[in-house]
Order: sequence, then structure tokens, then C-alpha cells
Amino acid sequence: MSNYRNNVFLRGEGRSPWYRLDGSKFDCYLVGVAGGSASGKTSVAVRIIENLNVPWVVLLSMDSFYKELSLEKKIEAQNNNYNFDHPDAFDFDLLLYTLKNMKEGKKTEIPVYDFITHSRTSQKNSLYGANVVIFEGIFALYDQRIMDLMDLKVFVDTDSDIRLIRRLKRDISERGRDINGVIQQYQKFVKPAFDQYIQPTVKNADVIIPRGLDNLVAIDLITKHIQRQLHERQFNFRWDLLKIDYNDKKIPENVIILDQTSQLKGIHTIIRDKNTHLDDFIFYSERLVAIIVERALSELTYEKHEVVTPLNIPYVGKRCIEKICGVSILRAGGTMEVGLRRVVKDALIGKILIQSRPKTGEPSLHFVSLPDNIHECYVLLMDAQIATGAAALMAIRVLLDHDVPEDKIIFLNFLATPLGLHVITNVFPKVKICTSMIDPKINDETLFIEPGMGNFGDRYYGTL
Ligand SMILES: Nc1ncnc2c1ncn2[C@@H]1O[C@H](COP(=O)(O)OP(=O)(O)O)[C@@H](O)[C@H]1O
Ligand SMILES: Nc1ccn([C@@H]2O[C@H](COP(=O)(O)O)[C@@H](O)[C@H]2O)c(=O)n1
Repeated sequence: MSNYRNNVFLRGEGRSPWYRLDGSKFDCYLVGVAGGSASGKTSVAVRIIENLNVPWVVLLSMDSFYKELSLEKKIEAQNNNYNFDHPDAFDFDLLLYTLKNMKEGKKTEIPVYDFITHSRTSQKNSLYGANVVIFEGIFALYDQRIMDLMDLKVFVDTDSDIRLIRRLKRDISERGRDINGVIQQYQKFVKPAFDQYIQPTVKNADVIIPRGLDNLVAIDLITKHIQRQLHERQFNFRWDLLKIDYNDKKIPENVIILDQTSQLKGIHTIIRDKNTHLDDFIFYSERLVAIIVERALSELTYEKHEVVTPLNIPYVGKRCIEKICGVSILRAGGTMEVGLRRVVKDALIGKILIQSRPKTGEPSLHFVSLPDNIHECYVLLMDAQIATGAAALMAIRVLLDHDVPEDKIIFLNFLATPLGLHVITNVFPKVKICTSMIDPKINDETLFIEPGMGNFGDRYYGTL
């Protein structure tokens, strides 16, 4: 079984690009699973996820979207007098908003529901990134706006006696109920609502699964169908980038290249020298980051600011109005954090781990940790070098999915290739890039920049 955390099923592999070469995104694949209470919706969804064997799959439950109850209604619920099986019990607007966000691959907050207190907890699950979302609930196939988002609609059809027996066991052991309460609620609300509202939604399903989890054939067919659909969306990203013709094109306008002074060339000479000692390598790369960050900061907005000098004379100066967040693309971008802090001591820090797959060189996303308010920040994205631009495209896509405006991103690096600069600025024309030098070429086989600096992360961390 895969690693399961906060309803996200992760596997060892990272996430492949979820966008095309023009930067536009594939919607994630959304499956709706409806059926009566305790019909086996969750169990079927989990089995499909296990069989799919795809990384980054999310299981979302309709329970998270029960409406908040007033104190009066909570007392009704405790006395078994509130109808949790009526469509009005759910916040369909919040559900629609959440599913739209997830479908578009945006960062989304999911409420967590507690069946014992009949209310949302103070906790929320923060989800980002899914290849597939499986949404299960008694009214999953009820609201047309929500069904319009779905790629596949499933109804789990399980005999009502079996559902009642399972519900009795589950509600007593997991949801803090007693036998009389469960039976009373079932007769008064659960069964009538199933007959009136839930059973009729079977007509909205593409596939009906009689007997739920026991129906291995149906689950196998559904799994294969989803796998086929996902396969059609895959393509080779990195090698497509290498085919782009950038010769004869001028370096794009939103690329800032540091003045090629002798002082800068001196620092580069030390960093590029394979015989440079580790201490010197670290010292000079941190010095270089500080120079790059200082140059990038002049692109931010400053306002007039008056202070009084020690001679009690006013001085009208400037101060930066932006909140600054440095985001490093790990591992090599992490080397730039110390230098950034030297210049912007209170910068927020985020991290994105992107690795290249061994044989194909395809970028894959493994980990994202960004401040909650990143959408309010000016982001200094950091990676040591830009070769094809594939990792940068992925990192920028992640920032946009977290609502960072495209024109509030500056990408900082020591060294870039003309190809990488064109790739990034073609796809994201409002992103600025600030680099200290440009090297002409990439080795077709190793994907290293030539003459280059070698593997920056390995050299900085001494892991050669
Ligand atoms: N085919 C099955 N055989 C035995 N127990 C099952 C089967 N399917 C589900 N269950 C059990 O029934 C209970 C309700 O199943 P669940 O999948 O949570 O239903 P739902 O999501 O529709 O409410 C759980 O305790 C689950 O382990
Ligand atoms: N506070 C609540 C909220 C919901 N229910 C019951 O849960 C059922 C839906 O969950 P399933 O996992 O069974 O799909 C629904 O039938 C409600 O009656 C509850 O008892 N208390």
C-alpha cells in the first residue's frame, strides 16, 4: 500500500509535468463515486487508487462539506432529530469551489469533519497537486454543476440490508453512536432520503458497481479506463525542450544579466575552477548570490520614506513595499539561501524539490513547502543554473498554482543558457530572470551546461 497522508496517496515517484510546453495545464482526472451510506464508496475508491498505481492521487469525502450547524441544530443532531441525509445538509457551493480548484491543480484547503461532534474541526487539510481526484459521497452525483466537472461517474449499488448492518457496526465503533440511535436515524432519515434522493442519482452514473468492493471485475475495468486516459496525457518534456530553435534570437528583454565586470569574472573564475577548495567555493558563491539579489531587488517597488538622522535632520529616502519570499529549487537552489538572507534578513523561505528522472531527464515534483501567504509576496525563485529550463518551468507553475502573480516572480541564478532563458520567457513572459552570466551550450547527453560550473549542489555541499 502506498504512503497515505491527509487523504493524499503518495508513491515514491514524483509528479510528472501537469502542464504543456505552452504552460497551460491538464485538468486533473476527477472521478465521482456515489451510493447509499455504507455501500462501500470509500472502500471502492481506495481499491481503485491502490490498483491505479499512480503517484499523487487524492481521496476527497463529501463529509468535509457538511454545513456548520447552529447550537440549536447541534442539539437536534445529538437527539437524532437532524436530517444529515437531505441535500440541504451539504454546502454544495463550497464543494463546487473546492473541486474546481482541485481540478485546476490549485492549492486547496479541505475542511475536516468530526462525526462525533457533528461539526468541522479547527483543522484543515491543505492539498496541492493531484493527477487523479476521487470524490465520494452520498450526493456525489446529485448537483449538475459538480457532475459537469467529473470525467467518470460511478454508483456503488449495495443491498440495503447489508448497508444497514455495516452502518450499525461502523457508527457504534467509529462514530460514537448506540444501537437504538443508529436504527432510529436509519428509519427516520437515512432510508427515506436514500429512496427519495440518492437512489435516483444512479441514472447519472457512467458505471454502476453492484456489490461494491466484492465486484473485482468492475473495479478492474474502471482502473484500466482511468490508466488509459492518464497515459494519453503523457509526453516527453525535457527532450522536446531541446528541440526548440533559439538560435538567432536575441536574449529576451525581461532577462537581467549582471554587468560583466572584471570583479564578476574574477568570482566566476574561482567558482568554475574544478580545483577550487570547498571553503572558497562556498565563500565566493555566497558573495555572488548577494550581488545577484541586490540587483534583483532594484526591480521591486519602493516608496518614499522619511527618517530623522542623528543630527535631528529629516532625510527622505525609500523603503521597499514588498513582502519578500525566497523559494529555492532543491537541491542546488538551497545553496543560495544563505546569500539571500545576508541581503534580506527577514525574507520568508519556501522550498520546492524537483528531481530529474534517471534515464529520461524528465523533471518530477517531490515536495512543496511554501508559506501560506506566498500569494501576497514578491518571490525570488532560486536555482543555481538554468540549462533546458524544465525544472524552472515546473517551479514557476507551482508558484502560479499557489496564486503568486506571474509578474511578482524573479528567477535568480548564477548561470543560464540561451535555450533555458527562451524556454522560460516564452512560456511565462511576465517572469523576470536575473542571472550573472550566460554560457552558450548544453551537452545533449549529460544535460550539463558547457563550459559551466559542474554539479553546483554536489560542489557546495561537498558530496562529489
Ligand atoms: N465488500 C465488503 N465486505 C465487507 N465489509 C465491507 C465491504 N465494503 C465495505 N465494508 C465495510 O463497511 C463499512 C462501510 O464501508 P465504506 O467503504 O466506508 O462505505 P461508505 O463510504 O459508502 O460509507 C466499513 O467498515 C467497511 O470496512
Ligand atoms: N454528523 C453526521 C453527519 C453524517 N451522518 C451520516 O453519515 C452518512 C454519510 O456518510 P457515509 O460515509 O455513510 O457515506 C449519512 O447517511 C448521514 O446519516 C451522521 O450520522 N452524522
